[in-house]
Amino acid sequence: MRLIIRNRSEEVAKYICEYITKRINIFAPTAERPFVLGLPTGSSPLPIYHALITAYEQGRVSFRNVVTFNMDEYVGLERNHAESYHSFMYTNFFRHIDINTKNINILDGNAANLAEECLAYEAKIKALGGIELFLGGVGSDGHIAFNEPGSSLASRTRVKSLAYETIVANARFFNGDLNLVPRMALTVGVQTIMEAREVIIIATGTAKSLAIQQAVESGVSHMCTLSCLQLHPCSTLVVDEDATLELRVKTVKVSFSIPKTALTPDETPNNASISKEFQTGDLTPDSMSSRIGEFKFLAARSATIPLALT
Ligand SMILES: N[C@@H]1[C@@H](O)[C@H](O)[C@@H](COP(=O)(O)O)O[C@@H]1O
Repeated sequence: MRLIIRNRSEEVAKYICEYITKRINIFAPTAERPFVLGLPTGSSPLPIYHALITAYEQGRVSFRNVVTFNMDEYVGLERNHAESYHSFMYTNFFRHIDINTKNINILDGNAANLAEECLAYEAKIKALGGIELFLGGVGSDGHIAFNEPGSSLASRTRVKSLAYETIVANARFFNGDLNLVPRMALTVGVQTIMEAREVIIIATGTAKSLAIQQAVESGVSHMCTLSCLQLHPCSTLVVDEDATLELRVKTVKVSFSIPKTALTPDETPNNASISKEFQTGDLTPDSMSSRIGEFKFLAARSATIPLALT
């Protein structure tokens, strides 16, 4: 699990936006070979969506051949309700980009048969060859998607009762009225996320700091489902300084030390592809030195992820 720390939440969003943009462009998706992207809702990813919309408007990325799968949706909330995750995604992202609506997948929390809906979602992900990159957020109790504390680490898309802490946290979207927050949701499972070829998590603000501490410094536990990513071969947490509040100094230092100790692109065995990215990227000397370590790290992680991405 890679931990990337940026000073401010805006920088976190920019970092992730640039990463996703490069990742899609390097993948060069076509209609026959689309880029399959997993997406979250929540307030933390909002600045990422804004930045991706800007990148699209600037012609730096297209979503024409991107297929999306959202992480979760409330059960029983009308699709057109302002707080449904359908509404959230169209209002904050899909309506502003060139994605083909038939490539958008969001669980239907009003399906006649919820269990079948979940099975069909898993089957569709599989039929498309799996998720290339799953972007996610995290709840203050460490939940990923709606995989609440105690969720099976082998879980797949299913109906889930929400934890009281989640209902309290999400009441802010329902005029602070706990009674208006749906009690159940459909959510991809921990295993569904683990099967994505790459997972990137955004966590900003002090409210996420305990969850980040548990996920990074404690063992893998179903009580903090984000911690499952310790077992993922290609996962990255991108956090702001506030979210590091509960981390040990050593953890933060290790995170910053990797770029400093890494080899330069010329010293790495497969420097050709890395150097090409360096020549074409808009990297400042500072960001370049911090990225060198990330290139090396990625090289060690997964052959399916292009080297020069971060
Ligand atoms: N199901 C969503 C999660 O996917 C999200 O990560 C979490 C945090 O949201 P926020 O970013 O608003 O703190 O909220 C909900 O529980």
